[in-house]
Amino acid sequence: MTQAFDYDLLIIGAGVGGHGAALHAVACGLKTAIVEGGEMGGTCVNRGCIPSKALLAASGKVRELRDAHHLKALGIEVGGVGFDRDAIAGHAEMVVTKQREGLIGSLKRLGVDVLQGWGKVVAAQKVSVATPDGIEKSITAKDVIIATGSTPFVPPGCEIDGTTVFTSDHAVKLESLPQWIAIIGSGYIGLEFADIYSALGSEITMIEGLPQLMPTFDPDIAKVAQRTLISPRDIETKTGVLATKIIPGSPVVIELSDAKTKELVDTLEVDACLIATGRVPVTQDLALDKLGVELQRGYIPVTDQLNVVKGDQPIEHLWAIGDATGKLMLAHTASAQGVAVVETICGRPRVVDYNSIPAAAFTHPEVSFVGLTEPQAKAKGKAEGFEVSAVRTYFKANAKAIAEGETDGIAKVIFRPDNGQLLGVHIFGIHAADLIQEAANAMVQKTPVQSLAFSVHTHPTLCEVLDEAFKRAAGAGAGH
Ligand SMILES: Cc1cc2nc3c(=O)[nH]c(=O)nc-3n(C[C@H](O)[C@H](O)[C@H](O)COP(=O)(O)OP(=O)(O)OC[C@H]3O[C@@H](n4cnc5c(N)ncnc54)[C@H](O)[C@@H]3O)c2cc1C
Ligand SMILES: NC(=O)c1ccc[n+]([C@@H]2O[C@H](COP(=O)([O-])OP(=O)(O)OC[C@H]3O[C@@H](n4cnc5c(N)ncnc54)[C@H](O)[C@@H]3O)[C@@H](O)[C@H]2O)c1
Repeated sequence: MTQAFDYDLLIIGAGVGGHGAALHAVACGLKTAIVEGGEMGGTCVNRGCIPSKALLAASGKVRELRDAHHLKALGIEVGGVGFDRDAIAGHAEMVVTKQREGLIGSLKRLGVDVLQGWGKVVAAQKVSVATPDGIEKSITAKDVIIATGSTPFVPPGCEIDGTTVFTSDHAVKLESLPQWIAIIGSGYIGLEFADIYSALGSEITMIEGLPQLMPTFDPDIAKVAQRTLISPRDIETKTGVLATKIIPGSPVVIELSDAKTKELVDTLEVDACLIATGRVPVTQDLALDKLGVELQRGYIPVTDQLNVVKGDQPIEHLWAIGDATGKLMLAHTASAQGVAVVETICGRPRVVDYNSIPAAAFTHPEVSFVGLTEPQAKAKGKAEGFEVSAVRTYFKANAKAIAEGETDGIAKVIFRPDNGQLLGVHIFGIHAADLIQEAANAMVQKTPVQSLAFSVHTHPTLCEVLDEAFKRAAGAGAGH
């Protein structure tokens, strides 16, 4: 290390991105510190992935055990199934605590210095930290990574009280089970919480500003998912309308306006409202404007190698990763970016291939994908002059899915027929979040469908749904 600096690497923000970067930096021999102003572990551990997946696990079991028709088909009868809301909330809290302690322990074991306080970027290689006891410390590092994450976006006119109107920050605590809840937004959070609340007996009205639900999913997948995740459940949907005013209380009053004309079209009175309308970066208090950095809708502008950009020039030694950069706001993106930056710092330049990063909604059943949707692939094909093909295979033809009695599902593989390149893979069905990994690995390694069609899959497994799709895509004949 150059003696002039306190550290080789200083990271602002101990979320999944900052943590991933710190672990890799230590493995690469860098003297590392991490600054955290809030709770160690950030969004994912405390208010995001972890508590929401614990709630989905418990509520999913309630749904399964209450599905007498499904159980009867397997020859099983159960009596009444009860649950304790407080205990389910306690389960989520326990998982959060374990994960957070694990994260803190790993940093300690590896010798990463944890500095409590809010960081500001004074210069590319200098950060000031306001500690809880009111002291302002100045720290220097050869390289600085900003990993300050994001927070829920609340649309203008919508008011939050944390009990009747709330965001996912409160919802993950499951402090109540409203009889009728409006969920604003049908993205990841809206869908996952619709799964939780509907399993635990709440009636739901889901409001989406765009013309269709789940607007970021491949349209075929969104259609099939809606047939299972929305239509048969106690979920009413309203699309093409924006929540323009939300007043907390009993009842909660919600004004809905036409997304195009902006005219008021409906007023709802419900017991509670979850606002799940996206997230905004936490970047305002970093003093980046003093360095001449212009935030883009709050996000930190970065180069492909994740250097912070001033004007159109990268700032040497200053990097940004994770939700604060606004690129695929997922936990594994944040840590992959952290690892890439550390590699680049260590003289092995690395960029993240966003197109091969998989994503999943952990509903019952799950939705997952990697790469482009069919409309996106077709637009790319048109622009670049190549044909696009798609094949579909179904869980109802898969032996393992039939044995499980879980046959609602589809896999869709979008590819180039001229060279077999995968463009996108989309799965809806049981364990879709695990199944997508094979496709993500193939995308990153650029394995064509002709080769994938020859890779041997265990029988009988759900993986054979993709196996069959790859074989069809390669024109090698369906099935076995
Ligand atoms: C309900 C919910 C469920 C989710 N589920 C999933 C999922 O299943 N899978 C998935 O991949 N992603 C999921 N996500 C997204 C995931 O949580 C985020 O993409 C991820 O947490 C981003 O990590 P990060 O390190 O960029 O930021 P964060 O996790 O937000 O961490 C940033 C940290 O920086 C700290 N900080 C901010 N400013 C400063 C400062 N100036 N000084 C010091 N510290 C500062 C904050 O206190 C925070 O701890 C979910 C999100 C939500 C809300
Ligand atoms: N399983 C996962 O990986 C997972 C789970 C939860 C959250 N996340 C991450 O958290 C981020 C935030 O999730 P999210 O679901 O809040 O955002 P999102 O961007 O996925 O969905 C928000 C939805 O709200 C709609 N909307 C926005 N304003 C509206 C309004 N006023 N009225 C009606 N509809 C409106 C948008 O059209 C959009 O469909 C996501 O980007 C995702 O990356 C990931």
